Amino acid sequence: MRIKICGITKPDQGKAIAELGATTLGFICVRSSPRFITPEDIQAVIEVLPKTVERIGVFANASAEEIGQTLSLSELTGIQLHGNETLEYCDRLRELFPDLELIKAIRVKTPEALNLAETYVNHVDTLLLDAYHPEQLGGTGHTLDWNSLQQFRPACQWLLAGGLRPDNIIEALKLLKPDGIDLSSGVEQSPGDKDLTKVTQLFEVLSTLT
Ligand SMILES: O=C(O)c1ccccc1NCC(=O)[C@H](O)[C@H](O)COP(=O)(O)O
Repeated sequence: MRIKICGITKPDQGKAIAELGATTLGFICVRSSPRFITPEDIQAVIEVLPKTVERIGVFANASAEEIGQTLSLSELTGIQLHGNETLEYCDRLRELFPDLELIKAIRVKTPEALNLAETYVNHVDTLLLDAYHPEQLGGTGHTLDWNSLQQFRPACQWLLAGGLRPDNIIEALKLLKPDGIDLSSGVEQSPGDKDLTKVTQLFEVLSTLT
């Protein structure tokens, strides 16, 4: 299972989280976020990571030029789109950056959002379901209504996000069986500052899964 820890801003924390078992690290490239990190600082984190760790840049309604600029300065392996990006825009990014994983995040406000998510399956590699918040694009700490997701089986891999923590992750996994999980504020001391004790707890509880 993929375990993505998002909102990394510090090389020492990125390295420690990778060593604890994260398969994937996420870097917030959205300027309005308290977890924003520059492309140069992303690269400083990447330089201390094992090459096997996946490295995702998180964007929201960014232009292809802005994404390209970030990619030219940091060795990312994927792009996560967290805004209102269209199917056509996903196709364009695939053409421009064919070697990168493309993840489309859908913020689930109503059950119809799951139908919207399904429309992306042939346009991206991976879907990510996150909580909806009227003022925050991500990192909200709010959980989704897991019961309403039980029939969600898209024809591509999907990651569950939104308010996941060491003390609720097992329940979520047993109920939904996603291909991977994405955590941010649930393993933080403050936005952008990860709590290695909470990350350690996360991997301890995950190791109890059979
Ligand atoms: O985390 C942010 O600050 C953020 C800002 C703008 C767009 C996306 C953002 N985060 C995206 C993520 O992938 C988070 O990991 C996801 O929203 C889950 O966050 P949390 O509920 O805190 O676990």
